[in-house]
Amino acid sequence: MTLKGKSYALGAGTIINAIATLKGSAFGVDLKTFVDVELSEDSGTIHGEIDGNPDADTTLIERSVELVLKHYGLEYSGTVSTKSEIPLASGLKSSSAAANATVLATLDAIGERMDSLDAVRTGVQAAVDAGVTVTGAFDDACASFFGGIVVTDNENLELVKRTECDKDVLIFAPDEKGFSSKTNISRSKLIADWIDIAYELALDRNYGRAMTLNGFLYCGALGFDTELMMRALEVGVEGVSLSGTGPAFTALVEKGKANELKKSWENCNITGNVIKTKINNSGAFWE
Ligand SMILES: Nc1ncnc2c1ncn2[C@@H]1O[C@H](COP(=O)(O)OP(=O)(O)OP(=O)(O)O)[C@@H](O)[C@H]1O
Ligand SMILES: O=C(O)C1=C[C@@H](O)[C@@H](O)[C@H](O)C1
Repeated sequence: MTLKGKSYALGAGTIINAIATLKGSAFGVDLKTFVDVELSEDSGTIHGEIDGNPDADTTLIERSVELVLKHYGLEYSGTVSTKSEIPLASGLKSSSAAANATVLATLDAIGERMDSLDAVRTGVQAAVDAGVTVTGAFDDACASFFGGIVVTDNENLELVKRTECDKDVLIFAPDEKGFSSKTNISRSKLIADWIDIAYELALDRNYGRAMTLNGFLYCGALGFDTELMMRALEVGVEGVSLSGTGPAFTALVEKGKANELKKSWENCNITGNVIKTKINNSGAFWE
């Protein structure tokens, strides 16, 4: 008999990148990764496929299925396939969305339900095992799973705060990729004292100011141009940042006010796509 399960989880944007201090903050966006899992009740391997990306590494999604099966003492073979609206390896948490949705689709296939935070932690463990993360990216994983804005302690895998927020989100996704596992960790740690200030702002719900401070600091540490951030400030946006380890940038914009920034970003001479979306406060899908 074939067991089938499906799910989706969200992409996300950064308020605080946790690599400097192991404390982070992120928001879920309305871009999704959809996952289908098919399992046979015989021991064997799990084979992953990424739609439109035949050369991408499937270790993360295969490991996510394996960890869920291991938790329930099951030894099945099968396939896991993903289809995504989130640009891969851009800083928009494609890995967190793939891991979360795979954990949930596997639970759906085997007819089990796990505590939400345990499901998130399983995806984080899969990301650590697959070598796609520096801190485990629990902040990104919570934003991708629960939606809204989250503040987290990545070291202790604790969700410190979650807030719902009705804002539009503008994304600038350059054509090139930037894998988190290849980021400059020692440079990121040099800005820790100032990232602590941004984290305090996020704890006080000053998300826009926290995000912009994070953006200037990480652009400095990792050598990214701040032109896209300055263009956002020029049109009155409060919250704009390099997302994760880049190269994408995201801006939090008041509802209906995204067009001015969209025009400005489209007219700058950096090649990439401008995507208009919004904060998703509903989170991942599971039945
Ligand atoms: N749709 C997907 N299906 C399966 N695996 C994926 C998918 N998207 C990303 N991954 C896995 O995640 C890896 C990219 O992880 P990485 O953390 O570098 O990107 P990101 O999550 O988009 O960036 P960031 O953590 O800075 O937001 C890919 O190499 C692949 O292994
Ligand atoms: O790999 C990691 O641990 C991280 C990567 C980026 O997305 C960061 O934004 C996140 O806070 C931590």
